[in-house]
Amino acid sequence: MNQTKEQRVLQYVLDNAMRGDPQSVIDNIDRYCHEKEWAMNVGDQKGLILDNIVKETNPSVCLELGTYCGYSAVRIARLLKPGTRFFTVEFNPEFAAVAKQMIEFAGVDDKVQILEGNTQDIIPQLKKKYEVDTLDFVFVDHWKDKYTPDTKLLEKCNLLRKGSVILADNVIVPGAPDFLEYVRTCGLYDCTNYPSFLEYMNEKDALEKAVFRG
Ligand SMILES: O=c1[nH]cnc2c(O)cc(-c3ccc(F)cc3)c(-c3ccc(F)cc3)c12
Ligand SMILES: [Mg+2]
Repeated sequence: MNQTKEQRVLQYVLDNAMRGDPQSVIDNIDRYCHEKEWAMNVGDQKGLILDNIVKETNPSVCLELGTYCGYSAVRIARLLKPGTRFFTVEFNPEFAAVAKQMIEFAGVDDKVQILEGNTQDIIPQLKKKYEVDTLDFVFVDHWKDKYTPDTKLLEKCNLLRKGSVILADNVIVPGAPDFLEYVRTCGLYDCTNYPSFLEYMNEKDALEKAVFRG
């Protein structure tokens, strides 16, 4: 049975990275995607911006929308202090299966819980089923059309508190114009744009940080 691209990325990591070493997993995914096949990981350049914002936020409870192969889950988890809870949501079962193995190989599975399903179904379950009070950090990287409805759902479910950080990938390419319009004009957020480049390409992209005013 032919491997999928995501399975090839995982296999390259299993063959070339160091088990239990998140940085080597990150470096090998980036090497594969630079040299062999493009894949939609946040990547090394936007990844450095992600790192800095996670470090400055120092979150205790994190959520990621869009796990894919687990690259950003490993990237974020490697910076989290012991005892931090980190949920990552993926609706594609094949991606979730690859991410589970990637996260276990990197040795961060004690911090990361992969929730398989649709964000609009899982977000309303976080309080009761997953015993979340509020979220300190949310990385939004699933599908451009879901950025705004899911942000509004986080508000409706009272999952945001004063200072909660929402960081969104791809606000230039493929772009999330309705999300930018919403967070920048609704009055609930302080927004910052971080210009960068599309992963493994020379095209301009950016991250947007929206801090909930509470
Ligand atoms: O969908 C995405 N989710 C999360 N991150 C993404 C990312 O970092 C990059 C891209 C992306 C792909 C191809 C391209 F030329 C430019 C950008 C996508 C994406 C966009 C449209 C698509 F049809 C399928 C993938 C996503
Ligand atoms: Mg992305």
